[in-house]
Amino acid sequence: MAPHADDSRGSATLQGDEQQKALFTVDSPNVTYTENEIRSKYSYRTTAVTQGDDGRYMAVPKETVYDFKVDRKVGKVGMMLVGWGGNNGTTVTAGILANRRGLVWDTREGKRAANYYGSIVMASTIKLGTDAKSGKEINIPFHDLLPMVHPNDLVIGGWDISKMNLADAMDRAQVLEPTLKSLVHKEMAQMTPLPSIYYPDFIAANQEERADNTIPGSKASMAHVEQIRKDIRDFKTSNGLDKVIVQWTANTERYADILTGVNDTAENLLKAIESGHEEVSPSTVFAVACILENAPFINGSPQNTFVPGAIDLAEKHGAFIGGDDFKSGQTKMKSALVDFLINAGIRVTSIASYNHLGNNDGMNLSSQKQFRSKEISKSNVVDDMVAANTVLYKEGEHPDHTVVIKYMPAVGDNKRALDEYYAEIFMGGHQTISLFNVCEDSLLASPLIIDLVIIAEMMTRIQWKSNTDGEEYKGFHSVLSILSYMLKAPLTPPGTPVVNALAKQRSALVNIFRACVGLEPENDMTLEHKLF
Ligand SMILES: NC(=O)c1ccc[n+]([C@@H]2O[C@H](COP(=O)([O-])OP(=O)(O)OC[C@H]3O[C@@H](n4cnc5c(N)ncnc54)[C@H](O)[C@@H]3O)[C@@H](O)[C@H]2O)c1
Ligand SMILES: O=P([O-])([O-])O[C@@H]1[C@@H](O)[C@H](O)[C@@H](O)[C@H](O)[C@@H]1O
Repeated sequence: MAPHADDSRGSATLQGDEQQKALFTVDSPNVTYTENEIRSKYSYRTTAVTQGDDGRYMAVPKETVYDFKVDRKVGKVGMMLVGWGGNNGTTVTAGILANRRGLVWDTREGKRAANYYGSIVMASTIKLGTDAKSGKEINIPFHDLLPMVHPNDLVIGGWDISKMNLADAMDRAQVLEPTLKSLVHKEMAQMTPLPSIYYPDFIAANQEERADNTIPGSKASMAHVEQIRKDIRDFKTSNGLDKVIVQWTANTERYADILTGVNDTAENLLKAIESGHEEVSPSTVFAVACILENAPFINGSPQNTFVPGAIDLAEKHGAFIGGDDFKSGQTKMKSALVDFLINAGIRVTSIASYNHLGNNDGMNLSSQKQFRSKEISKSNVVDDMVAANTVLYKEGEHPDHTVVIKYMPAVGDNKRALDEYYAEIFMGGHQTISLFNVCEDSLLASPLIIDLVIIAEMMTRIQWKSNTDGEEYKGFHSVLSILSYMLKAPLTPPGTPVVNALAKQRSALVNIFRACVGLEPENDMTLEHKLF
């Protein structure tokens, strides 16, 4: 068996081209099913608004008809992680192995069984509709909305600058219970990360002692790009995969300077890699390699991996990219709470976000340049909610917002997040909300890694055309903003708005998938219970 991959897959779920029996069928003249495809005709209804000289608005309902086509054949899917030997990489790998085998293990609180809690795809439901007779809500697992890959079937591999095998790396991570670790130890000991690209200047100097598994050779060539491309091809071939999804869950890098003539266009970026320019980061090299190999690449860290030249290259190749920075705990709470407060007409005036953690991520972030990348992604998460409420905030006004992260080894992966939200309420009053949120960081991030792989893979099997856009089916835009629910700093197609509000992000994801089977967006109006 390939030393760096796990290629045992669950027997519990269907494989490859076998048609999974769908939980539901849509009976509509706008939806047709064949053995290989679902085709739907969808009327996308929006409101076009214009503003007159008198400042008043004119709202005009608008309709665009889209044709969606979904490939029902899931195929055999690989997940390759950059930073596979880290806390997240080892935890998500152990979690999938445990679920695949249906493991149960002892803990101080009694027996625990493998689950996918924290995964929106595997552990949340969506409203399909209401029972035709009783009117009762019918909710189904999100995973059953479209033919998606099951995480139990993912073939896992990846790279790390540390050569430690996954079992020893899992011990190093200190995330999982010893009883669980003992049940997956043998399998994980067979998994060894591929050597990776290491440019010391991009991560904290305190990471140097881990770097004993690096690709040799000069930065000044395409050799590193070609090595990663070869790694992806070899992984695909040796495991008989139909496609590979790659995710960056390696350390947070410093930001790269955006330089005209260096990383502003695809052509210049490729030249900059060829010349070994100092502002080209390992994560951008991985992104370029994945784009050229047509393997979707997702950045789970906050650095600006996707410099303009990388986005340009992805668009030119029709390759999928997504990012940035898993939204796992403190920020996820913030993007829900601030959305609620502002939409309740409560004027948030300050947000103080402090946390300390003691894992290797925290150690890397103890270096100012790497912290700055994280500070940026954690600070911009309320911008859209504030800008949308001109009653509470004048143009350019926003709450004070501070982000503090401290490295405290003693708490390990169990990050302590302390937040204070201060707001103005009715008639000069104030509301102070203080939160203490212990986030077991890798156990919160691992389900997001799974969701990002499943949804990115699903997007490779969805095509669209519109009645105004010509007759050829094509894929979604290269920048997968549909992934934003799992990410702190959502990457969007150039010039399009960033949505951070958690409820809006989930609604967009669910309703786009509903449209692919010809279902209207879920709007919670329940008129059937109000108009009778
Ligand atoms: N809740 C969370 O855990 C969470 C949330 C949001 C973002 N993140 C981000 O996810 C990333 C991983 O988090 P973690 O807790 O697993 O960190 P970690 O330090 O435990 O793991 C990172 C791994 O990346 C490896 N690495 C570093 N540079 C590499 C390179 N160039 N190529 C390949 N491997 C490389 C390291 O050796 C290490 O094993 C971090 O950037 C973190 O900021 C984590
Ligand atoms: O997702 P979230 O909990 O807001 O953010 C987390 C930070 O609070 C933590 O300090 C950092 O180490 C993690 O990588 C993650 O980014």
